[in-house]
Amino acid sequence: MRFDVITLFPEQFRILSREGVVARALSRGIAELRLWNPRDFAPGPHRRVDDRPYGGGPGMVMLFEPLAAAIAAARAASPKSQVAYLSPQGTRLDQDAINDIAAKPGWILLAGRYEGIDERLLERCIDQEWSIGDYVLSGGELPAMVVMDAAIRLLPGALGHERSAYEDSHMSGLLDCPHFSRPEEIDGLRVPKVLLSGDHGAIARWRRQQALGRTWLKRPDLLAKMTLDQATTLDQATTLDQEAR
Ligand SMILES: Nc1nonc1C(=O)N[C@@H]1CC[C@H](O)C1
Repeated sequence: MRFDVITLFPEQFRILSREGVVARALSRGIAELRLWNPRDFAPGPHRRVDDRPYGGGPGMVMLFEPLAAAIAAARAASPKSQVAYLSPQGTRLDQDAINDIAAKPGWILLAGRYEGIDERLLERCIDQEWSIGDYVLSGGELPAMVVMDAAIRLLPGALGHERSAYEDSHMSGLLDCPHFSRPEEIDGLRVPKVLLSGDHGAIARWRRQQALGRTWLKRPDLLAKMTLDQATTLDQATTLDQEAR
């Protein structure tokens, strides 16, 4: 899977190639990342990438021409990729959206800065607009990294244990079950006995019950979204999981 990111601050993306799941996926060729700086496509000696907004008002707007040229160059390099702009006005991303994103061959991500981009880019150059949440950040770079992290970890071979991604919160439509590790007791708090029993069927049932219970308590809206057949699929997955162990 390939990501082309258009950003005025390519250095920020170094963090992705340093450590962790994404860095490992990039080093193994499971994912690719190429950065495009609009300043390299800005004309004239000053290579302007922003200017004051027509109609007045605070802040600056990213100019059409350098961004359109950078997008065209990225499209030429990644013809199978669509262009997505990260913005608070975009479609709120959830796990279902990330699953769909991860299923595509690649994406060209446009990271905005300042007050945003010239609106005509949305009409002429951008295919999708995504938001990571209803709050305003100083740039689209962190949202782009959030999308890359959430998508790349789903790619085959990216995580150590293939099923880890499946069992994460939201993957099954539910929040994740609680997790415990050594020691068995901390300050009087003991690990639930079922997890020490070695009975994989009982453990799988306990984990499903815990996931359902904490989803009910913390995010009942997710249960409302869940259809009966999804619940059945979850049940089947747990049974398969139980048989496989
Ligand atoms: N929330 C978000 N989800 O995606 N992107 C954002 C976001 O706040 N973007 C900033 C707004 C102005 C600046 O240009 C970049």
